[in-house]
This record gives sequence, C-alpha cells and structure tokens, in this order.
Amino acid sequence: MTEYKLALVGFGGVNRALAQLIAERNDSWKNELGFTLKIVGVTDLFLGSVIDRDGLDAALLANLPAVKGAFAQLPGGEAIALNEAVIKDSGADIIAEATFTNPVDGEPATSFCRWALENGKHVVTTNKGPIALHGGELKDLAQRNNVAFEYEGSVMSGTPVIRLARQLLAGSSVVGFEGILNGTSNFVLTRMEGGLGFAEAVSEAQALGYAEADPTADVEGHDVRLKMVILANELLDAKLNVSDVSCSGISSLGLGDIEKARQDGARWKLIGAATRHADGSVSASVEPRLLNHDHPLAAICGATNAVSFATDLLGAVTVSGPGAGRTETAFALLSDIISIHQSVAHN
Ligand SMILES: NC(=O)C1=CN([C@@H]2O[C@H](COP(=O)(O)OP(=O)(O)OC[C@H]3O[C@@H](n4cnc5c(N)ncnc54)[C@H](O)[C@@H]3O)[C@@H](O)[C@H]2O)C=CC1
Ligand SMILES: N[C@@H](CC=O)C(=O)O
Repeated sequence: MTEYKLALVGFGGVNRALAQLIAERNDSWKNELGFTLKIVGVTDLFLGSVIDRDGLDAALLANLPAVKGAFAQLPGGEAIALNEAVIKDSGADIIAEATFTNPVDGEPATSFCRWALENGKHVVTTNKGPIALHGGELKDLAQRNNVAFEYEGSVMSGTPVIRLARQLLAGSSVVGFEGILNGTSNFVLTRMEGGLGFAEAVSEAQALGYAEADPTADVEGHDVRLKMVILANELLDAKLNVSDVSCSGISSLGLGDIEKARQDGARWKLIGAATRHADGSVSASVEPRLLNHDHPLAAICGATNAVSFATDLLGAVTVSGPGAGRTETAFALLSDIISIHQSVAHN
C-alpha cells in the first residue's frame, strides 16, 4: 500500500479542511484510491509549526484551537513558523501549499514552491499567485526535478475545470471562454439581490471561508484576473501577464443597480472573458456585465461558479460547480494528489 507523506504549508481554512478529510477518510482511501496520506509537518505564520516524521494525528490538527502559537502545545511543536524546515526536512513527499494569495508578486508562496520543487518534492497548491505570476518558471523547475506541480484548486475551487479542459477537451480546439470565476463576488451579488447591503454580504462571504485574506481582491476583480491568466495560459496557449487583462470589479454596484436590473429582467455578474484571435493573440478582460435572464450564466448564484468554453468542434461546453469553500477547495488538493498517484503508478 502506498503511503504519501504530506507537509501542510499554511493552516487556514483549506489545509485545515484537508486535515479533517484525512482524519475522516484516510482508511477508505486505501481501497478507493490505492493510497493513504500521513501528515509529517505543518507550518503556519499564526499557529507556528510542528514536525513528526512518524505522523501527526490529523483529527487533533483539524481541531486545534485557532490561537496564536497553538502548535507549541504539541510535542515537538514551535510557536513560530519554521517554513523552510517543514518543507525541506520533514521527510514529506508532497507539499500542500495553501498560504494567502499575493496578487502582486506571488510571495512568499512562490519561494515555498521553489524550495519544495528544488528539493524533489511534489507540490499541490490552491494559491493563484505562484501560477499566475511565475507559472512557467515553476513548471520548468518541476520538470527538471522530475516532480509534479499541480494547482487544480486555483480556479473554481474543487470543480475540476483545469484538468477537465486540458484532458477532456484536448483536440476540440478551445478558442475562448467566459465565466463567473469568483465565489465571493457572485455570493455578494446574490445576497444583494435579496436586499442585503454590500458590506454585510462581504462579511458573510468572509465568515463562510470564501473570501481572500483581503476581500478587495474578490470584489475589485483582481482574483478573477489571476484566474484568467492561469486559464488562458493553460488552455489558449497564451503568454498573458496580469497587466494584460483589463479589470474592473463590482464595488461600484449598489442595491439600486441590482434592483433596476431585476426590473429589466437582467442580473449583474462579474464576468471574466478571453478570446484567441485569428493571428494567435489572446485578449482577456474582467468586468461586471448585465446579463439577461436567458443567458446561461445568469442563473449561477451564490458561491457557485461556471465557465463556458468556446470550442471549434463542440461549440460551447459549460461547466459549473463550487467556486469557493474550505472543504471544496481541500478536495482540489486531494484531486491533485490523486493525479500525482496516477502518474507515479503509470510510470
Ligand atoms: N477558501 C477558498 O474558498 C479558496 C481559497 N483558495 C486559495 O487557497 C489559499 C488558502 O486559502 P484559505 O485557507 O481560505 O486562506 P486562509 O487565509 O484561511 O489561510 C491562509 C493561511 O496561511 C497562513 N500564512 C500566511 N502567510 C504565511 C507565511 N508566510 N508562512 C506560513 N503561513 C502563512 C495564514 O496564517 C493563514 O492561516 C489562498 O491562496 C486562497 O486564495 C483557492 C480557492 C478557493
Ligand atoms: N476568494 C476566492 C476563493 C477561490 O479562489 C473566491 O471567492 O472565488
């Protein structure tokens, strides 16, 4: 039976939910997936760090109080985040990176990924910064070190949209896509349709674990802009930088705009769209759009996301599913680990 040793970098909503899944389901994964997971290290700026090469108790970790320096309560634990030691010296085969997304330079997560890959460890991450800003370099580094760099959760949380489009739409010539790619802003717009104020709706999204550490990234479209770069570079063979994607968010929409749209039989949605042109160039944008009720994306409500791929051979192929959520995003990390297991087994 294969057992992968896992180190968790960042222990907020997503990696804590992964620890919970491991606590609840590791035994059943033996038969269902052909492997089990052992957590050998965890590190977090707020909670501190802990390493145990024999394996940490996943249930204990998942239920640890979220108080500063909490890992110091555990045998061998420290109140400070020894990120480098956990990544390089815990004996992990796989690093699950889920620290905050930095939309400016992707740090410190990009350095965490580099350390892991250079040291021969697979990386699974839900963090958009390293991929959107340094994806090419990290993919090359992974290849040179013969390890995997997987990031399914970086777009549409647990909905497997990257792998689906890359693998199952291969050969269908994807020429563009448009979608609702931020759970928080879609949730906020939906709650505002119910009469809730903007600020209250953002607070709810934060409490539910959907929002970024700084929710400005959600409501101003910056988060979708990173996702557009990731998807366009992955699927349209684009070489987009963040600054190539025009971007405006939903913060200027008030309850009056939402109500007016309702009376007109329409809905405001934050839409990311990308197109490959005849000369091979790709353009992409993020902006609020007024969609009539018969538009396929108009019915997508709450933290649900959807993306519609325009293909040469099939026409539009639309996928919808969770766009945010702790457990949903932890599932994306699991799906990355499954993919690593399948390629290890295949090779
Ligand atoms: N929550 C969601 O629905 C989704 C989240 N993501 C991405 O997944 C990542 C994690 O998300 P959450 O767990 O919700 O965020 P979170 O804010 O709950 O957790 C992030 C954790 O990283 C820790 N951290 C920050 N800087 C650090 C450093 N230098 N060293 C070690 N730890 C550090 C923080 O203390 C915090 O506990 C983010 O990049 C987010 O954008 C992606 C898809 C969906
Ligand atoms: N804050 C993001 C989380 C997933 O990327 C969102 O709301 O979509």
